[in-house]
Amino acid sequence: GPSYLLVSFSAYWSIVLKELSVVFREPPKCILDTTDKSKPGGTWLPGSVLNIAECCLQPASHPSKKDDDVAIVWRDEMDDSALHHLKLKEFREQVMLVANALDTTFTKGDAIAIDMPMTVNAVIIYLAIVLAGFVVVSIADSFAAKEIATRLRVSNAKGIFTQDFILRGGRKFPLYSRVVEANPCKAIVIPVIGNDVGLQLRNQDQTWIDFLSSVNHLPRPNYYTPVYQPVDSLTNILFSSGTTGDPKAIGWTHLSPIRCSEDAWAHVDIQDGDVYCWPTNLGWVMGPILLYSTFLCGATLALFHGSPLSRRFGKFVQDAGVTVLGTVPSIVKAWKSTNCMEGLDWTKLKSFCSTGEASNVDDDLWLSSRAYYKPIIECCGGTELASSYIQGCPLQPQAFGAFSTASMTAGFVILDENGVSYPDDMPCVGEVGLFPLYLGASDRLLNADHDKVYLIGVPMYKGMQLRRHGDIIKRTVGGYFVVQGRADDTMNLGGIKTSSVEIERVCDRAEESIMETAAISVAPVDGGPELLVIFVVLKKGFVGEPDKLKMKFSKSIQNNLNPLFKVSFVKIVPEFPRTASNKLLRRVLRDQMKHELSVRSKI
Ligand SMILES: Nc1ncnc2c1ncn2[C@@H]1O[C@H](COP(=O)(O)OP(=O)(O)OP(=O)(O)O)[C@@H](O)[C@H]1O
Repeated sequence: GPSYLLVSFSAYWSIVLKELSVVFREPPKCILDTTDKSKPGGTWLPGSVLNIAECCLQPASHPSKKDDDVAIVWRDEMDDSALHHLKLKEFREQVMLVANALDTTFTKGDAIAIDMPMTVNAVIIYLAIVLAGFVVVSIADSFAAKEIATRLRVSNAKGIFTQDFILRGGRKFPLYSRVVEANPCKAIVIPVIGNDVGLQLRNQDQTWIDFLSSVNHLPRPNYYTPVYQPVDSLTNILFSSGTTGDPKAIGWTHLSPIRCSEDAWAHVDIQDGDVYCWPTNLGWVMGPILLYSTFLCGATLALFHGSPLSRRFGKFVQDAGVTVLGTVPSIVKAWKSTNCMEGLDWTKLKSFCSTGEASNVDDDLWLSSRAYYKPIIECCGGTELASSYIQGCPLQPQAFGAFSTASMTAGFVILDENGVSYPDDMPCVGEVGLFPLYLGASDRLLNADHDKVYLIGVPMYKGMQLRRHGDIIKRTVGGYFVVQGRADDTMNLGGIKTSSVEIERVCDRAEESIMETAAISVAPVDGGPELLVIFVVLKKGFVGEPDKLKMKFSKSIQNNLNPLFKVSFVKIVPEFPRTASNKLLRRVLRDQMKHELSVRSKI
């Protein structure tokens, strides 16, 4: 029950706080206080005051971080020979310089956006904003002007750091022009190459060089006194990727970095000496997770300033001596299908990670084989949890595409259709109900009612108000977990609830020509049971016939899943609609199909 939880939480988090380089200005009165009943998530580390950015930048004895250690190693995309290193001391001084410059331009508490690739400068700016007591608004660099505008409006950002262009795969894409189209707020523009911004700026905007020179009059521009804040102060506004609906604006505090770094320490075994690489962006939750996990665990951050899809990226992984390489399934699929990593030496890797979407078992086997079958730690959580609720763990045997445990101190039950939890040792499938006491979970949303989204209508369990996350998970016979997608993507086929992911796993393997599949169901126009539709993207050079594929899919599904399931339509498409972070948008396919069926029915 809850009192046992309190004792074990205290024991565990006390250890974690010593293992991570977290230093308090004012120590917490206790680990968790549950007396305020208006806060079902509890009050964590009450009374504590700190600055989590400072914790990233200061030397420490445990984990060992010395001023001379490399904090960041990076490479520019087209420069295959050079590796750049930033030592901890230089890193701290650069962050402090930017913090001083921020003070000359902004007012305390202002929200300041970052919309650019996750480069060394982006990381420096991120930590400077937090160090100086402002709030970062993270925006992924792939968004169109309209998307950028929405995020700036919701967060009420007073300025934005951006680049003139983005270089990716040897090509130049405009970024500043998108930002300008989005919003009149002040933009500070970093040149993608060299020192000069490659275009004319608006009057209110500033070049990076001009911005930095605003500190020239200070006696010690490289030194800055951090702004210490209560642990639950807002540091970062992030947006979920919007697979199920409109993106939610989620607040991160100084607690959130502690959460994700703990998971990196406990589940991915990130330590001092590790070189951690994960192609992502600060606008995705993985960006801040990677940044904080690396520095609070005392590791080195490896950044590739370019596309992760090419061999150049793989060469960087080799040359930088990356020890842990994070991925998302679509990247792995691309590497495998082009075989661009052939012959590279990835032997320094001790493990891989995967997140974002259900990974493909065959692709995982291929990935693991790149480094003599090193494990792949699967991670699944959410922006609002600041980390994962379910993960792999190097202390347990790992299975591809599966999770071996709930994250440390996270708890959940699997609910049946009536909201009743299955027994903990029973193989089952259902929607996850999270235990509400979870250090680092959100308790506010800027653009929606937090309780409505995450709490209201979720069942109770042993006196606890469970928290919603929306994933369907399966507990297997051996006690592993498989995430089967979002509850919104489940379908009812002939009275049997099935997840899209489950059907896609079978269809993906039905024929050599198949790159990937997406399964959705639609209600027929004139009523009756839902119809199963499979969308297919074929591998390059293959042609497919929908009718033949339909038979193959049906056969495969009947053999592997359920003899009663039948595929009604197969549609071959050039590519799938995805969120900006590459998550499959089944709801868009569903709408397309609904529309198509209703048009047909009118003919
Ligand atoms: N390793 C994984 N395996 C399967 N699914 C994953 C994995 N990692 C993440 N996911 C999916 O991504 C979700 C978290 O993503 P994120 O926080 O961006 O929210 P979202 O669901 O994409 O957006 P929204 O809440 O706006 O719909 C998880 O709930 C899960 O469905």
